[in-house]
Amino acid sequence: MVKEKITGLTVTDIRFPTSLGHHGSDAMHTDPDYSAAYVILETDASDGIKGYGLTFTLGRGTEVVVCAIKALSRHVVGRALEDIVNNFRGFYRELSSDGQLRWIGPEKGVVQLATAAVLNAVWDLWAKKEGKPLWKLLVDMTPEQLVSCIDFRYITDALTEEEALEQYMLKNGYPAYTTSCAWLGYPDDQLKKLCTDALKEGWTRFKVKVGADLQDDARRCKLIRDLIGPENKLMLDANQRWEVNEAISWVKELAVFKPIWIEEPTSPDDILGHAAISKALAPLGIGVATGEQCHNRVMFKQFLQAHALQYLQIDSCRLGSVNENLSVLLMAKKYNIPVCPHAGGVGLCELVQHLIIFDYISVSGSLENRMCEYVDHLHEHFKYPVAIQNASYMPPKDPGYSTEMKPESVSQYQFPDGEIWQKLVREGKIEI
Ligand SMILES: C[C@H](O)[C@@H](O)CC(=O)C(=O)O
Ligand SMILES: [Mg+2]
Repeated sequence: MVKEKITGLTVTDIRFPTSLGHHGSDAMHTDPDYSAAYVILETDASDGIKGYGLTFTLGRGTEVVVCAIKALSRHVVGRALEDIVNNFRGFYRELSSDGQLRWIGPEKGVVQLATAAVLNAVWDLWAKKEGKPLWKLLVDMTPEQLVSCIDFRYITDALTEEEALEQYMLKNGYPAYTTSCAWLGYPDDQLKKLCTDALKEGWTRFKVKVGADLQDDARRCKLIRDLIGPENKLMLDANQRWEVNEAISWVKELAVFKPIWIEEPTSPDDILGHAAISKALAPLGIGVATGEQCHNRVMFKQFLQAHALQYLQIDSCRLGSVNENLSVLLMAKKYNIPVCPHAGGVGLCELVQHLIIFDYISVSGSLENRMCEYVDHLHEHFKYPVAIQNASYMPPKDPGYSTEMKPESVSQYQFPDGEIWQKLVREGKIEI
């Protein structure tokens, strides 16, 4: 029988003007336009099923990721899906080790974001062909099949294939936390209203952006702590704003508000810095969370080995797709560190819910100290948006990786020709 081939890869630069409402703002990214480099894979199969994938960006620079995706497309177009998934480890390595492209990585930055977008589309295509949501495709795999998707290169000193095979068990469900109440650019009134509404909806875990101004942070944290009361959980996110010692002294000042973690206190590459911060804040009951800008599994390995994080934040579009995230979930399990995924961006909630539900069912088997981020933006552009009930992610039921956007959203928000961007230009609200 002739195998079905991937016959085409298209990629689109899609941007949402979120900076106009300060949505997504933090101490370092003050004007983010949540954006995606959006990949569509077509095949020669008669079923018309396509694979959709994306990676997340903040606006400018999406065009650079689009170029990198085009450069990777030669590895995908003309290949049979069956051959790819039957040797997924080999395919991952082929992409991440392209003898020329790896020079502008390797396995980091733009080229890794591009890898994530392409592989996310392959996983979506595979799950759709199997008629399953991605988390179910993963849960139904044998441990041997799962492990065969992972490239263990550079992490065997932390986790071997044999150890990975020992780590499976079965359970279900997933709690979420919200970041949507307290972006840095929101005024106090907006923050109060969003927080009050969120409490009514059943949210019990809240993240606040900090790091630009200590007095401001103290006022905002007090406001939120007063509103949510002593029992609900509070997390802080500094988005890499501080030096190591500055992070320690700043967070000590905010310790009175009883946050459970400080996220990205300093450079995301500074493993020993994170370890020093972890050590200094441990007596206050504050852990360090990081991962949304962690390049790859090798970095995560070192964070774990150095006891530099207490909450590990995988990202569905930063690492090399499901393949690389699987290796990180398994390392986190071995080091007994809870995974609390990052999802602040367009599409990130849609994708990462699959990974964390899989983690719970098949890897960690625990909800202790675990929760998945939720942000309340841009879900309406997705064909299969996340379903939150009672502050929990309800497991998606539709086949695929929930990556597919509505065609009208793709056309309206395409940058720079889409209707929305052209209108903003005409109104003089932005310059292109
Ligand atoms: C620029 C993004 O909105 C970033 O602030 C998201 C983030 O740090 C988070 O969700 O955590
Ligand atoms: Mg963050």
